[in-house]
Amino acid sequence: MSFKMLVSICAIAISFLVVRVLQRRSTLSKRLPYPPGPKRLPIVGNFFQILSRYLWESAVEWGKEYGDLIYLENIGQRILVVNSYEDAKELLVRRSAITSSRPHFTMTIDLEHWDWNTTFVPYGENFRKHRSHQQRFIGSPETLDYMDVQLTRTRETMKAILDDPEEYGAHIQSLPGSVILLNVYGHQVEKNDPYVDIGKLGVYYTVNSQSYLFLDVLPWLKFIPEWFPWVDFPRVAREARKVAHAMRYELYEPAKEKNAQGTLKECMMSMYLSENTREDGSILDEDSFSAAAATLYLGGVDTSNSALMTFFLQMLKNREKQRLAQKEIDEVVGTDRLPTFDDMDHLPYVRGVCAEILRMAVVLPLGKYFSQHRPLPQDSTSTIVISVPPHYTTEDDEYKGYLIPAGTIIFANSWAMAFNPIYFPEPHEFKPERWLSQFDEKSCEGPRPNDFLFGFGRRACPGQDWGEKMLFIAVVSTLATFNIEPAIGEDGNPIAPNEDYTPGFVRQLGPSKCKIAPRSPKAASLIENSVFSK
Ligand code: HEM
Repeated sequence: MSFKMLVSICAIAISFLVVRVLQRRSTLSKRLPYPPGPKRLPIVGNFFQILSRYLWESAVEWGKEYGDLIYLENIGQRILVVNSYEDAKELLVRRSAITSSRPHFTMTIDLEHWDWNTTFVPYGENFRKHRSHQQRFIGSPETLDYMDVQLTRTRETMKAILDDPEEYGAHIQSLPGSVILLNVYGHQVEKNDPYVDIGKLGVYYTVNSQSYLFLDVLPWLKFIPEWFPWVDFPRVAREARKVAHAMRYELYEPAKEKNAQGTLKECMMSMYLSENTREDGSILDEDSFSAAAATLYLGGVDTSNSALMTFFLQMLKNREKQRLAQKEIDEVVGTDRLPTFDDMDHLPYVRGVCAEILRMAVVLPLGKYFSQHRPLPQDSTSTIVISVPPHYTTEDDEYKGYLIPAGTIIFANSWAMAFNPIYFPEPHEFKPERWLSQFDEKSCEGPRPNDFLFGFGRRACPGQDWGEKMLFIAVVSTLATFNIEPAIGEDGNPIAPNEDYTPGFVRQLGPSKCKIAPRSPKAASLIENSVFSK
């Protein structure tokens, strides 16, 4: 048994008594029951069930017995999993004043110093500042025209795929990150770019930090020094601190310098710094602004990648739908030019493809809470995962006759929502056509994927508009110019696509082996020309 495990068990035992006393007081004061849920073991509660590889699917199974609100305990930590869209909306949107905080993670915050990352900032004044910066520059293209960079980089990516189709996965996976770096810091990504590696390490360490939840049970363990035998967390924390510092400042400081010299390309930094640098050189709200900006880089890359990889998977599995989308593009855009954002409103089927990709990708099924250790990202193409912590309640509340005490973690199970047959008949079928009538707000009866896949209420994803536009332009540009076909194996049969989403709390997908070829010589030359004349 590792020391870490031993410490966890001691921590569990000691803290259990304290936690129970606190819980009892809270419960008795309200005299209401907790929502129903699977049987809890003494002390550890539902710890072993929560370790389940596909917790979002287990939660759907539990829902059949207990209903849409499922109460769990993880070593004294109260957890509410919400399977229905209506309950999530009521709890996380209408009651968002008391359900919008985040839990405090000892490893993440106290030891690794990710406290500047918006995703971990508790609800309050600092959080609101972060969100208003993010909303202004990334929430819509009104302030910063990010669509222009998305279009240019997408076309460069199409050219890279044309030259090197075997590596399409690597080219596509570097697309969102390179756009974000340009949008936020005006930084043009180069081959073997150190900033890309910093981003990957940043995501790795924030996810990994949540493997050390035993420190939340006995927070005084954080004082254990590095030389102490058997424990790895003080050393891991030291490495992570370096990365957290690098993420926060190594992109920001050079951008600031370039801005002072007048050489920074137009981006979120250049606009903000120009508006807020005072005569004495000090910068208004610099801390919250630079932190909010660094979080965008952490938050946007892997979520978008997972959606883009799901697109390739679904096109391989549904080639007749691929042809229908291409037919629509040919009719609307023609074959003499490449698509642009102006075509978006005229391409309902392609938009249906995008909506269906988001629904079936379910990038963050429960938000993120408890992760496994993953190997360090070694190369620029390896898959990395993103972590978004769950909502956290700040006051006791009563809902549907149940007590939801302050300090409860709430997971909105977007997996359960995305595959609910009441909203989406034949939910496991890829059906872009199910959205055709639903883009009209008034005729839409049930929720649409973007009503719940980007989270809820005051914590809902600030990158939704950016992410949806990125997905659209990448999807429409690929479909307009390439055919995506299964690769043929040595036995002469088509190779089955990779459907192996990573387990844990985040669904990530690597590329499939496939054949990507230009639809025609004309399509190839449109791509060639587009990188010179946008
Ligand atoms: C397919 C694309 C994406 C999906 C499905 C997605 C989904 C989500 C979800 C479910 C959350 C949690 C919301 C909650 O707690 O209620 C979230 C948070 C967040 N997302 Fe996204 N996201 C995507 C793209 C992006 C992009 C492109 C960016 C930045 C450019 C971004 C930045 C963030 C940030 C900063 C947060 C934390 C918000 C907070 O804690 O207040 N996301 N996202």
